[in-house]
Amino acid sequence: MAEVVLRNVKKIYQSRQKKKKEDVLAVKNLNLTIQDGEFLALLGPSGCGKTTTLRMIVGLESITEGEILIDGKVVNSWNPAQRNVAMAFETYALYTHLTVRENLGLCLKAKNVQPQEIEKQVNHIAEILKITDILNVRPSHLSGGQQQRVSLGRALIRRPSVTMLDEPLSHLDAALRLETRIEIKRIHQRVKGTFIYVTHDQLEALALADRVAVMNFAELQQVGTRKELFEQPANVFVADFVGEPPINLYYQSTLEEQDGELYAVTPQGAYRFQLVPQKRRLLENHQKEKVTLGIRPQHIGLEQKPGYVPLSGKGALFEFLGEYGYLTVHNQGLDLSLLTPADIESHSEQIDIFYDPHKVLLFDSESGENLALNRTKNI
Ligand SMILES: Nc1ncnc2c1ncn2[C@@H]1O[C@H](COP(=O)(O)OP(=O)(O)OP(=O)(O)O)[C@@H](O)[C@H]1O
Repeated sequence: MAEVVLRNVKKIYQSRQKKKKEDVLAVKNLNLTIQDGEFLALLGPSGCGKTTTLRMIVGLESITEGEILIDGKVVNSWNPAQRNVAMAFETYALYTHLTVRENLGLCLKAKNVQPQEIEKQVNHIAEILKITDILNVRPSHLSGGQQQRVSLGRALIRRPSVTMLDEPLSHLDAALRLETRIEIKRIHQRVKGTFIYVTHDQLEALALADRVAVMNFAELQQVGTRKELFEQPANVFVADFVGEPPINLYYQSTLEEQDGELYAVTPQGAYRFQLVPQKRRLLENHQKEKVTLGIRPQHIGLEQKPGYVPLSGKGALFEFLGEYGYLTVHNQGLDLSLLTPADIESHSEQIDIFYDPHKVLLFDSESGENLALNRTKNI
């Protein structure tokens, strides 16, 4: 097991053709601590710097500025073998001239592990990943999903202090994806090592990880548990990127006071959300400015739960999403979506809905920062 610390880590890819292309800032001043034994997911859209971060930790990519520490030691100048970090790639990186069995056993062989022990460990990992039947096959004869599981097995069999997984499920079909995801979680619980898992799939990140680090445009946006990201997103990007179905967001909203109560009002007054008294400070600071208002579909419903406040909308559109329903109402041309039980009757005209005023989120209209959080970006 090992703690991994990134201190002000920066990566610039220098353009080789200086006249034609510009340098690429792939990772900007990244400060992040992955605790010993933690399962951390690096989540973000394509090109935000996730893989580059992983490759710098493994030692496959140089660091432009900053320091990476593994178990308290600065490893910037260490080669990958010295770091005891294993990585499973999205693009397999298997030896094509070796069978699956040989690919899996290779690193144990290099460590002079006895052949019987290699056989035992290979069989064990193959059983976990359901690849026992292809142990004697070469990678070129395997499907993408099978190659991906072999790549995963090869990283896990080393029992490294840190295991890095770069989109390890991307080529698996839905059923196998779920099954392998559960296996990865089980393996982590069994080996209790530090796992860093790169994905652009928020459901995968939230399902697997103890904490999720959200990146965008080379920058860390927030690190937190699923509850923190869901209920206290650091900014509009995190609020919008994390959460399914997506959050209702209203740019150009205003804050108002009426009869002693505070309200956040969407454009054209389509929806007036009452705010809890604790938000009074925000009203004082932002009364004359526009804000971005957010509320998750999970915090609005058809039932008046204790503390919920009524609101009405018209002309609802109902979608059946399996376990629950997804209802969209509109008012003054603005949609508002909420979760409902799966078996409600479809509504067409005026409808009463209820929301939790504690869960109304307000963001600065320019910086996008959550106005209720007094936090630092880098944790
Ligand atoms: N070897 C390289 N040379 C130049 N630019 C690169 C190189 N590798 C990555 N980049 C650029 O650095 C940025 C970050 O890329 P990176 O692969 O780390 O992102 P990512 O979040 O992992 O994306 P994806 O999910 O698509 O893999 C991108 O703009 C990418 O084009």
